[in-house]
Amino acid sequence: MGIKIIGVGKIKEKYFTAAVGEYTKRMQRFGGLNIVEVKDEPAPDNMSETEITHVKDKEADKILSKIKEDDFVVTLEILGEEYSSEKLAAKIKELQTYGKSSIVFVIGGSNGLGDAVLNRSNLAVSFGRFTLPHQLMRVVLSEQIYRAFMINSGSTYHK
Ligand SMILES: C[S@@+](CC[C@H](N)C(=O)[O-])C[C@H]1O[C@@H](n2cnc3c(N)ncnc32)[C@H](O)[C@@H]1O
Repeated sequence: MGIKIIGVGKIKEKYFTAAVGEYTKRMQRFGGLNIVEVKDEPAPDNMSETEITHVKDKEADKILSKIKEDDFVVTLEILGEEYSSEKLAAKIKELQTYGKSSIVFVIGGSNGLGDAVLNRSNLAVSFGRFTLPHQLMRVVLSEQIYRAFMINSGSTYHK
């Protein structure tokens, strides 16, 4: 099964890049974790609501161009459904059992996800009501994906 994370913008801090790289490496034994970055739109402070919507719409177009019709799309949303590590592992197992060939996780940019992506979503997952920076979200998500595969393999990694 292919697992992909689509993120908006480049990770700037080396320590975040290193952390994502570590989990990407660990995921190789499970078929890999593909990280896809789409370019973020310039988003100066003090934008109007209309301008913010425009930025999110343009980023949404780029995100959607990386998603295939039969991908199962998991959007990361603060107000989404709260999950646990075990529940994510069970969801991935269920999707594998039903023959889904690819899961795509999508993390929004600094202003969040545009409507077109939210409408394409098959599942909205929340990591709690705290707002995490999108770069840190990528680290946390890649670890949780690795943890889910370790749970499903019966490893003692998850305690
Ligand atoms: C800085 S946040 C965007 C904040 C924006 N105001 C919003 O409501 O989406 C960037 C992205 O990180 C992800 N994110 C941040 N915190 C999250 C959380 N607690 N649960 C799920 N996703 C989160 C979401 O994909 C979000 O679009």
